[in-house]
Parts: sequence; C-alpha cells; structure tokens
Amino acid sequence: MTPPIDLEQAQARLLAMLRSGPAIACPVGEAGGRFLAKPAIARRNNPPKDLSAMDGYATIGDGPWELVGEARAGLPFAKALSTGMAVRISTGAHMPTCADAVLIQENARVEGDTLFAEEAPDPNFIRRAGLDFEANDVLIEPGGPLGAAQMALARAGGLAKIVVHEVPQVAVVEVGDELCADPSICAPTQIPAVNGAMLASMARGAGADVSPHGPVADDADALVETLWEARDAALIVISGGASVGPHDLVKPALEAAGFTIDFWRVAIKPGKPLLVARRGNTVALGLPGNPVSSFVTGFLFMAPAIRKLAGAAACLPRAVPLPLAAPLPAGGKRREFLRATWTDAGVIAAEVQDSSALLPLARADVLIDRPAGADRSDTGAFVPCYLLENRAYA
Ligand SMILES: Nc1nc2c(c(=O)[nH]1)N[C@H]1C(S)=C(S)[C@@H](COP(=O)(O)OP(=O)(O)OC[C@H]3O[C@@H](n4cnc5c(N)ncnc54)[C@H](O)[C@@H]3O)O[C@H]1N2
Ligand code: MOO
Repeated sequence: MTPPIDLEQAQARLLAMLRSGPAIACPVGEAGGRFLAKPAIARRNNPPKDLSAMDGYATIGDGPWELVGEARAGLPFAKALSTGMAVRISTGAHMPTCADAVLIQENARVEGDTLFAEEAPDPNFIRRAGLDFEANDVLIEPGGPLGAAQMALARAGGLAKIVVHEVPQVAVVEVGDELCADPSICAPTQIPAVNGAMLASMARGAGADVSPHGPVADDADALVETLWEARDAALIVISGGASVGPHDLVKPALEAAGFTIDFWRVAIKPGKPLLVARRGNTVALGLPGNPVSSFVTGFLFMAPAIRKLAGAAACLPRAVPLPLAAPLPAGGKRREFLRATWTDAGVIAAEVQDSSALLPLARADVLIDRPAGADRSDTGAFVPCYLLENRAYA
C-alpha cells in the first residue's frame, strides 16, 4: 500500500484533472453563483455625470443665492448657474453646469426665494463623474464570482448579460447496506443516510447542479450500475466504501467501470481514505463514509473541484489566523482538521473530535488546521482556521 500523500499535493492533482465547462451568455440577474468566462467590461462611466451626494442646494460661489429651480434624480436643471444662483437638488441629481458645491439642507435657511447658508456649501458633496469606474474598465476578471455585489456592479456598468461558465453537473452517490433513505423509518439494523443530503447541499453551494443517487448497497454490481446512471456528470462524488474493509467496494467498482485510480489516501484526519479516479472527462471522488470525514473532505476537495469545473479562479479555501480561547494539546501523527467554535475570546476546539460526531460539526464555526506533530499551543496563540458557511454573522 502506498503511503498517503500530502493535502496540497492531493488537491493540486485533483484540480489539474478538471476543466471548466463551456462559456454561455447569461442575464446578469440569473447568473448568481457562477463564474465569469470573459471579463465584464464597463460600457459606461459610473457615475455618468457629476452628481449631488446629498439632498440640499447646488450653489455657485458665496451666498446668499437666489433659488432659480430644481434638479432631481432623472430630471436635471436645464440651464447653467451664474453667480448668485442656486437650485434645490436631490441626492443622485446631476449637478447643474457651473455649480461648484452642495449646501446640505440641514445647513440651509430659505426665506422666500433667497437661500442662506449656516455653514459653507461643500464641494465634497459632489460625486464626480467616473468616481467608481469608467467605460472600458474591467469590472470583473475571468474566473471571478458573480455574487450580489458583482451583479450590481455589472448592471451599473451597463451590462444586461455576462459570459459565464456552464453550471457543472455533479452526481452525489452514497453507499452502504446500513443506510436508510428515510430517517424516520430506520430499522434497528439501519442508520439514517446523512452524507448524501449533506454533500449535495455543499455541492450546490459550491456552484453545482446535483443529481443525488442512492443509498446504494455495498455491492459492486449495484455501484457499477449507479456509475453508469451518473455517466453524464463531470464529477461523481461517492461517499462511503473508500476504506480497506471487505465491503469497501468503491475502488474495485470504479476499476470495473473503466476508471483509473489516480491516487488513494491523503495524510489528513479525518479523511485519510480519499480516492480520486478518472475515466475520460469524468472524475470520480471517493470520500470516506464517516459523516465528518465526508464533510471535511467535501470542504477540502469536493467544493474546490466544483469551483474549478465552474470556472473559478480561486478554488481552494483560505485559512485565516485566529487566536485560541483554550489551549490545544500536541498534534497527532496526521495533520488534523479540528471542529471548533469561534467566540469573542477566540476559537475553542470541540472536546469530541470523533469522525462520526455530527453535533460538534453542526455547532462548529471553523476548522482548525492542526499540523502533524504540532507542539501544545497555549491560549492566545494564533492558529490557521477555515471559516465554515455563514460564520460572518454573530
Ligand atoms: N482497518 C482499517 N479500517 C479503517 C481505516 C483504516 O485505515 N484501516 N480507515 C478508517 C477511516 S479513517 C475512515 S474515515 C473510515 C472510512 O471508511 P469508508 O469510506 O469505507 O466508509 P464506510 O466504511 O462505508 O463507513 C464508515 C462509517 O460511516 C458511516 N456512513 C457511511 N456512509 C454514510 C452515510 N451516507 N450516512 C451516514 N453514515 C454513513 C458508516 O455506517 C460507518 O459507520 O474507515 C475506517 N476504517
Ligand atoms: O480519516 Mo477517517 O476520515 O479519520 O475518520
């Protein structure tokens, strides 16, 4: 048996096997979660003209001024201002020609048609044309994501459509005789199937169109049949049966279905028996069946693989250093990804780190990346952490 390979090496090998899908033009509002295949290039300046940043009065020179009209967003004041003139102006309205400052209405006093300033009008309340970007600027690079802010940016740039990669088709297969599809009617010899739903959700979050399969019995023929059903997927994710037991059939079934194993086993805990295989343009990713092992390898391998297929420039998760709110014992023989909560005082590793334990996983905010053979770490020491979904909220 060859020794497990390093995490970074394994991730690089997997990503190198995958190509992003074809490019298609898509309405900006429907392209959320996708990645750009071509740069999004601005067709207009933003703002298009000098605009008022505040509600008040557009002025020229020193006051008092005579009020000669109004400029509203979408309805500019048509004439130029000359000395001694001002117009009522709304946030977002074009500055009238020759106006050089905005007097906010809180600092203004109006008597009849005459405007007086209690504090001087401020030129900084003019939002200059092109402040944000100019026509022909690259707004989003190829490989960049289209989230809510990028949708707003693209539309502000005058783009109704953008060119994105097609959504990758991903099959998620869970394997095990003991798995019951309906958790509410489990026989005593069964357990609820949890990994399929969990991985499908993670895969969708990473940008995939998911077809779920199984639970499939621990039977090589049944698994080969499922691999056939999933043949159109760019990535087939299989959870369970990746280890060395007599019923761990994923490796032989993949070989029987014409896949070639690229590597098996990675030096991480949980997640060691991870397996990667390929047949033509289809890549199979075998994840260990323990639910936490499936989650961690889903996070470290499946989601990056889907991002690569979806055309993302940044595929791998990024660790951030966070302080420990409680000490960590010395690291073990394998690099470990500890489930931990993130409090105001720092991160605290869960007491139970068993790869079947879902409660600490579901309560975890971060995974602490703990190197093999690490010395004991004291409270306050910074450790690399991967933020889990939705942890921007407190
Ligand atoms: N002799 C050895 N035994 C094991 C080794 C080893 O190196 N030598 N590795 C261990 C490690 S580490 C892991 S991780 C597991 C991975 O095993 P498999 O990928 O073959 O997974 P299974 O045996 O099918 O299942 C493991 C465990 O998880 C439960 N499970 C599986 N799928 C699901 C699912 N979809 N939903 C809920 N629970 C699931 C299953 O019932 C088992 O309890 O192997 C160790 N053994
Ligand atoms: O590697 Mo296993 O995934 O430790 O439980």
